[in-house]
Amino acid sequence: QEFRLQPTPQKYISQDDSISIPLQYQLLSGNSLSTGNTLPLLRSLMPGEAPKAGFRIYIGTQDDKTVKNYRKRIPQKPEGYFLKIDKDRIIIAGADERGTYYGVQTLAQLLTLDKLPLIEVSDYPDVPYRGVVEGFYGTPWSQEARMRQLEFYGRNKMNVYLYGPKDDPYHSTPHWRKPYPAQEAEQIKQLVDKARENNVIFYWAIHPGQDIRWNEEDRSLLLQKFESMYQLGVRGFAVFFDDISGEGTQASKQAELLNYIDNHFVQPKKDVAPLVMCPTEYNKSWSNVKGGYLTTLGEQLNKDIQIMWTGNKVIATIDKPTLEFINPLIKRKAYIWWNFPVSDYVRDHLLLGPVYGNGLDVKDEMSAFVSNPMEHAESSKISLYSVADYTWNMEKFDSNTSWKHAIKDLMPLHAEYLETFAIHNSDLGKNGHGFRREESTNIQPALSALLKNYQEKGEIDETAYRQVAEECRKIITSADMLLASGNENRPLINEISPWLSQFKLVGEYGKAVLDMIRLQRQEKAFLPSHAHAQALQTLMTDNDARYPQGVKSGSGQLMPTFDALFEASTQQYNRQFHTALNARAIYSPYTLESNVAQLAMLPTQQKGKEGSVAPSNEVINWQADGSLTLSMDRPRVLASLRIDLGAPEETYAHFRLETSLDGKEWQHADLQTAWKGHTLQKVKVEGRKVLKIRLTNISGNEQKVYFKTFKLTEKE
Ligand SMILES: C=CCNC1=N[C@@H]2[C@@H](O)[C@H](O)[C@@H](CO)O[C@@H]2S1
Repeated sequence: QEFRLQPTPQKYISQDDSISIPLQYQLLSGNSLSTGNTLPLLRSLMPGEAPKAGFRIYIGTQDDKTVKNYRKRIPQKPEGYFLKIDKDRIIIAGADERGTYYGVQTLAQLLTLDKLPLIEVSDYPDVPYRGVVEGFYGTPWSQEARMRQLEFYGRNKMNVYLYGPKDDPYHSTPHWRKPYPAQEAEQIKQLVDKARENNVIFYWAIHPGQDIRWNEEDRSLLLQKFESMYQLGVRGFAVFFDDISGEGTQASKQAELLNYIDNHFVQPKKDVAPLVMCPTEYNKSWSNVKGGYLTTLGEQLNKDIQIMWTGNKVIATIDKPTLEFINPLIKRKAYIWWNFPVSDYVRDHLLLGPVYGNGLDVKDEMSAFVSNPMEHAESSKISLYSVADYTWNMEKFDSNTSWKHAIKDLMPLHAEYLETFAIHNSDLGKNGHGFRREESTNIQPALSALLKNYQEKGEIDETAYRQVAEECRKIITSADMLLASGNENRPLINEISPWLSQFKLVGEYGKAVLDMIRLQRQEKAFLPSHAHAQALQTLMTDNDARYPQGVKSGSGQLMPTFDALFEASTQQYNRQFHTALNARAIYSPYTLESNVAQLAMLPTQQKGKEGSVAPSNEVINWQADGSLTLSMDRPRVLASLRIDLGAPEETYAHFRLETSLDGKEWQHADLQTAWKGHTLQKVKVEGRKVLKIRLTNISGNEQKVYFKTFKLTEKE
């Protein structure tokens, strides 16, 4: 693709002329830039500063005299800037320091061209706060991953990073009250310095809600923790009350605490960014407006405290109705926490597709838009690049163009291969939130034409066949090219290599299945293709089982189509030649049914002799008499069953566990068994033959529990 500025500027005028990049220049810079990282960035980009040079660079914010002739050209918006490249000068004039910095970042992109175009850019961001919340469950990002992220945010004009990894024990329970140990504290300090260098506000979040007590002691412990973070250089603070139950969920107490922090810490410090909070009711599907939680926050919270919101559901795209619902309730513009490309509830999938589905008409309805990404930091950049584009200039955002450039930005020398990989690794598969994404859009019509013609008429649509064969070839090549791509983007390849291996197998499997439908009427020639396809199914299952979180690739369109063609051609062959070849593609023998809304769509997983229901990260509202039933494809003998509801022992007394061989007769299983912390281990089902397992809330009341583990092991 041709060159484009990222994010798309609000206004760009080109004189269709250019100059060679000045090797020497005289720098006239405003006093306001004497501190900060704008001049260091400029000097790193253009090292030829010389006092007598003819070419001049004028840089400053609007009150600096060095740019006073251009004051009127500066957009009067926070973080706005005016950039002009002329034959004998460059002017970079910002509405404020960060705007000037962004002007230099835009210049940086133009300097990658052979010649500097003579242009005028008048630019500013649509959404005030734009960036990333590291707020996912799972392995927190590494220090180097975070350092790279902060540079990426500076380049893409994102201005906030909120540190809130759920599995950091000093962010959440149990150690939120304690200061970081020396080593972790030093790492946070490094991040804060890196953030400042890239003009990113580093927010440190605390997640105290699961065990906070509403008393003077905990309040002062929390403030002391914030003070210790302030000493490390942190100038942005957040309090997250999400995914908790019990005392910590009271709105009036939360508001009282936050106002206290605002009045006694944030405001007096004078150099701290507005306080941000994450509510317990953080999406519409969980909110009970009449219950008053949100309106209490709206009424009682100091006006400058930001309130986060994920939309109509936990995982949702953001449109005008979404904001028209929440903004009046909280009496301010929502601070959007967008749960994409986070994948902590579908850890076997990579989400590398385009950012799409958010309204382009909502730029004035939100105070922020921050993305909650995958635990795979580098892979998340495909989406983050587009989030930066969308939030800076919303009406001009084009999902597909942005996506292609995001890929090119990550691996310019292997962009076509990464694009092939990304387009087939974008859907989430069946999941507890019911959120899906398009996948394999380039080849999807050919896949369905090929399958439809074959299934309905036993015929081969030659055009579709050729397109699918070509795509399989591209898949195999792309996997190899990316795995062998050396150091172009080693951190990215390290993250995705399990999926690249799986992706290559998907391509091989597609080729084998295409052979099968081609050879379906040839009694002998069909056999090796059938055997090869089965071998590839086994290899994919083995590869998936090699990783604790699993590894799925092409699960949205490619694999369902190839499995269906495998089954149809084998059934045809068996009919024609009176054979009994296996006609079932490998599938999970477990299915889940439940009338508990937050459990109903959880996927099941199989790893060898282990079968499980995917865990959920949030608090489950398990209604009275609600039940969950795990069914097998045939009766199987159990060795053990582990259930973890993340709750104290007495909670399990509210549940009944039963097994059945026919779905009619149910045998009770004794839950008062080996007990370890929050988990029921070795429930007495040893040696029991079952077809179904059912867990029911028999307490007569709603139970708020977690759903951390539901895992059976079959006897060998
Ligand atoms: C506005 C507050 C959002 N808080 C959230 N906490 C959770 C996040 O920690 C998860 O990563 C995410 C995806 O599983 O779901 C909710 S979203």
